[in-house]
Amino acid sequence: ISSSLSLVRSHDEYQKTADWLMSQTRHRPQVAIICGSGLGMLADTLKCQDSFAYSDIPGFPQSTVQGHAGRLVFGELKGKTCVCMQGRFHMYEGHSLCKTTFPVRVFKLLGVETLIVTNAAGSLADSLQPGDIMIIKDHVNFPGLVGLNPLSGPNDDKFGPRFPAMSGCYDKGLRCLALDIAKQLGVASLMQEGVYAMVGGPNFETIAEARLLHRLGVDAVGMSTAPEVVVATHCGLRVFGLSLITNKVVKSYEDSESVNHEGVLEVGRLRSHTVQQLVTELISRMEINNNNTINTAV
Ligand SMILES: O=P(O)(O)O[C@H]1O[C@H](CO)[C@@H](O)[C@H]1O
Ligand SMILES: Nc1nc2[nH]cnc2c(=O)[nH]1
Repeated sequence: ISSSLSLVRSHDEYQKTADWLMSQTRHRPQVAIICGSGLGMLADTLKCQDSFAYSDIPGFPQSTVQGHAGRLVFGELKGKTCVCMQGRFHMYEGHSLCKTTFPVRVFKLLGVETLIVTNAAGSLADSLQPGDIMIIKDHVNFPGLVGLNPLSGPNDDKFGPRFPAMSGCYDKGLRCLALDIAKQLGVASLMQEGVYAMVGGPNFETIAEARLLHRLGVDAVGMSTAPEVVVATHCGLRVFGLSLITNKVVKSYEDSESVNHEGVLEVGRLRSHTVQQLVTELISRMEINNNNTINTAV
């Protein structure tokens, strides 16, 4: 914990990255999307793209996980300006939590007001099958509960309060809208709301851990998302999250199946079209307060 505190970033560092991006693209995004494992294709839907390798963006961490390309893509989607992370950062890669969530505060400084987070997750709920899509209603941030929180360290009041509420962190209006869109697209049978839990990873769960999570009321488990959502909520972003269920978490000693990352990516590919349709429609129909679409001065 003490080593992660020493890695806290200053407001200037976030600002420098935001200023650099604004000097390189005319897009002024209203919506940011973080793509989960195998879900990077969401960026392909953006029109008039400007894209940047993470390695070229000052201050940005690097992606090291297969299925996370490491590109930031700006573009237009259904009349809204978006920025899309093709690849996120995970704690298990060795990044501090400040690093894993660095882009979220940069997005805030770019003028983003809504964050869409997606992830690949294993299901604990009997009602969630591989290929289903869970709208995240709430989360359990296991690393956060024991003090591994991206907000640890001196609070930056310019971003948000010392003690932010998290009770309504997944926006109810957007959740209802997504369920409505699922009905219209004819995929309502694949979708339900549920609770996501973040564990540190990188190993998948033991059977005892899976049973514990199940008893605690967790519907799906993964190794990401919660820190990003905590930082986004702290700085006042509206959040929508979805988990693509890529596997059942093994809960029985009789079960000979085991999960692997290639299988996770494969389900991402199989469901890519549906996830893309859902997110596109959600962005199309969501209300945006600001209308900073393009900066003609650059
Ligand atoms: O959460 P995302 O980035 O979608 O990735 C999920 O998939 C990977 C395991 O296959 C882990 O990184 C887990 O968190
Ligand atoms: N922890 C965890 N992360 C995942 N990401 C995708 N599937 C899983 C899983 O079963 N467990």
